[in-house]
Amino acid sequence: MMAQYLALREEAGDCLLFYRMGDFFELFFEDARTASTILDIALTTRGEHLGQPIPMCGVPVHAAESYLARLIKAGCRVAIAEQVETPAEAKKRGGSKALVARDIVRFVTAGTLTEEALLEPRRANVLAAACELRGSVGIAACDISTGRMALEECAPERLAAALARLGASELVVPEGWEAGPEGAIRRGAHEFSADGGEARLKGIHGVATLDGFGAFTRSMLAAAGGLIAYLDHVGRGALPLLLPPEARAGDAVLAMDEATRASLEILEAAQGGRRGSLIDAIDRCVTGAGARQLAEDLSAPLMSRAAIAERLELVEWLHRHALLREDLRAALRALPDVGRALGRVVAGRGSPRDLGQLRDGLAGARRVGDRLADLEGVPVLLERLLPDLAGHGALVDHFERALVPAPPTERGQGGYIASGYDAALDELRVMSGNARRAIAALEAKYRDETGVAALKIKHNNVLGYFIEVPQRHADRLLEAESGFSHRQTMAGAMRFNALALHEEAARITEAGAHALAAEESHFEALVAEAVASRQAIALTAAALARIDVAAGQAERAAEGNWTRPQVVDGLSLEIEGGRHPVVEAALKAQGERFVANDCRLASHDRLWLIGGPNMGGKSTFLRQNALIVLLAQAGGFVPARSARIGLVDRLFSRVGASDNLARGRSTFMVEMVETAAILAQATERSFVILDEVGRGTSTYDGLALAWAVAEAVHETNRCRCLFATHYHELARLAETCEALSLHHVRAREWKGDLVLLHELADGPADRSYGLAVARLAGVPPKVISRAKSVLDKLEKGRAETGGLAAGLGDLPLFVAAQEAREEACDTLRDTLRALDVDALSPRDALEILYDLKREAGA
Ligand SMILES: Nc1ncnc2c1ncn2[C@@H]1O[C@H](COP(=O)(O)OP(=O)(O)OP(=O)(O)O)[C@@H](O)[C@H]1O
Repeated sequence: MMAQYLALREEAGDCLLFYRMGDFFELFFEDARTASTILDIALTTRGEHLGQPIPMCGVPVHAAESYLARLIKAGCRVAIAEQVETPAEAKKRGGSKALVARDIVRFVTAGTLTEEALLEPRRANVLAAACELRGSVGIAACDISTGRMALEECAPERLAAALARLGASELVVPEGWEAGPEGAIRRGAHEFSADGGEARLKGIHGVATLDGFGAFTRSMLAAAGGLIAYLDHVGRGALPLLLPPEARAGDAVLAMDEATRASLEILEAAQGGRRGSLIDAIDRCVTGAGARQLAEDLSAPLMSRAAIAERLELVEWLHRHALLREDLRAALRALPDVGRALGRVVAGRGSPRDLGQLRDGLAGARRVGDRLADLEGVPVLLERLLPDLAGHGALVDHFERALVPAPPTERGQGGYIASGYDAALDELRVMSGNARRAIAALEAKYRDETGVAALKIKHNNVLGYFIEVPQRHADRLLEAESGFSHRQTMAGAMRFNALALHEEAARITEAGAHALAAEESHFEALVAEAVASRQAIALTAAALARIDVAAGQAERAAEGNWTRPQVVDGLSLEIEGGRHPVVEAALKAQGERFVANDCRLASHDRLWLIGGPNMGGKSTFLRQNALIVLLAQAGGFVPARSARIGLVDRLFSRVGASDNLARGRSTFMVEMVETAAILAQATERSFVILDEVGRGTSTYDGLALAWAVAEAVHETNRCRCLFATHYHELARLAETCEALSLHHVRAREWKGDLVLLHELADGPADRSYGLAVARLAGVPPKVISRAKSVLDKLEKGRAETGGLAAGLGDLPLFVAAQEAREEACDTLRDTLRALDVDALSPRDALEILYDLKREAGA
């Protein structure tokens, strides 16, 4: 056994090996140590290897899924080694001592799950592969629980942002690719071949060319090759559901890097988990598939005004028709997760219940479609989705006839094929039913014959059917001519067999085995039928999800009095009465009111410098505007009185100083890395929010950096930007930067207490309220009064010297300064170029030298 185990262990590579022994999966050696710690189960030993006891732990097969879920969550991958023959087959093959053959039947990894118990219903599970080919990176991503697959290409420096958008739970890259992200799974580079990828995709979808699906580049196809090879490996050759790939253009979506996503808390809050995130505040989907689609929409807001308008039109229509929306949501809520059931069925891990879910889901989709089809003025997007909801009539009818209303998850016991579907199966069931009744009759007969009223006929898996009597009555059955034969003695009871019972039991077993085989073959036929329609079923699932998202968005909008945004060309951003959906919900829960604020950015006023006290609402204001842009371009309503948004190509957020100690960078370093990314990438069409840049270092350094960054954003990037700062000195930028304006969040001191109004007003902040905020926070009065005297001294010093920013007024704008220098260089160059040195007398030459020196101001 050790030899077999070690061979499989070798094959499992860096996965934990689940080694099937009877009713348990056992783990040995290091695997056992790792698993027992993660799962908190007992570590024992079994036998010896090289003179040492072998550490072992095990999990029961029937409960393996929950243990697997915990291991996967902890970042492990697991290889499942099953017995691939029965003990009887092993005996026949190699004699009584032969070991049952085992093989790894699949690998369970975070990105390749299909089991309902292991997946989160409201979250997609993405597996991605990436590789670089002649300077461009191809990315293939799929969710095998629903079969969706997309291919895209990007420049190497945009890989991190693309991966952040995809949020893959597993990433596969070629060995030896240095730019490949840390933590990715490395596979042989030969698997990432464009020709190989193309051939596999053609083979899977049975087409001679991929043109019908979209235009794919060589790097996209290479990544697809790597992805499919990995799926082959983990499924041991059995490929999961893969739908035709979509080609995704890199610039089709609003770009956001990882830091921006994290700071806007789109799908996950800063402290981890969904609670407190944007999606948590807006998700009103009634199906898991809808919630997954919404997450995808929010991760990849659109760049096409037409596509955004289509989504918005549908949301508005459902917003307007409240009763219809209610109806629709009630119908959708009752539907099973068709996409995921299909994923399991195609992966060969489907159960009768999954087939039942397909039947119910598709029938429900048809009803939803029928309900919508008769309506007038249906939005274009919905009109396009309607055909996808219908069209499964034959399959639904067939499944309705074939399956019982609520089929079980296990098929080992049968009982899922409906009666009336197969006459032969019905007959087998009648036979076994008759035999069961005959056994019940036998019990009464035996009681009569023996006079033992406590006699019972029972059944267990070891003995099958048997007769049981209490010990004290056993004598009668033990008599030589009684017709009963003894089988087992228990404490207080004895068990017997009898010929008639044996015959009836055999009839049940035989009929049962035939019935099971018949059900099994029907099951396979039904699976094949579903697999053959997989693309159409997946389209139906996607259509239901899209309708659920729109209805959910409409519901949220109605709940919160949200408005339809206008997404336009141009570089303005006009939001009236904007609110932050998460902060507003949190305040509402405490019975407090959120103060709505306006934001009006335009080409001539594109950088707002926002000051005001701590806790005054600056960060909230910055984020709410970024979120409104994101929601609008994702095709949803926004929390504002009105919103007119010039399409944004990239969104950047640098909010708060979030430590990233895990990556070994200090807060300030993180801040600067992210700021550098913004300065390098923001375009005129981008929207940037910067919160207290420079806060993480000394006052002088911080102010200097904040100053220079604001100038660069204004002069070079020329993007729309909200810039929150504590440095009053920055207000002087308004003198030199014509498209920069000053704003502040209002506060008032009343009877010595600070009142934060959370209201945005024009003009610079009049003063800081640091001490008042500190008092509000409960800093002891003694410390506050000491701080006050220090402050008085500092302010006196400032009045005398002109303060921190004294002299900055004379500082030319950095771009202007550079241009001036370049201009001077040019005159110098021109003069020199015009000189005919050979024709100059020494005296002229000297004169010219004097002139040049004078011009250079030296
Ligand atoms: N518009 C608003 N209406 C009502 N309450 C608000 C509003 N904006 C912010 N708040 C409340 O004020 C708190 C602080 O807001 P925020 O963090 O945005 O302030 P800040 O000015 O950025 O503070 P700091 O400078 O300390 O980072 C929020 O948690 C929220 O409870």
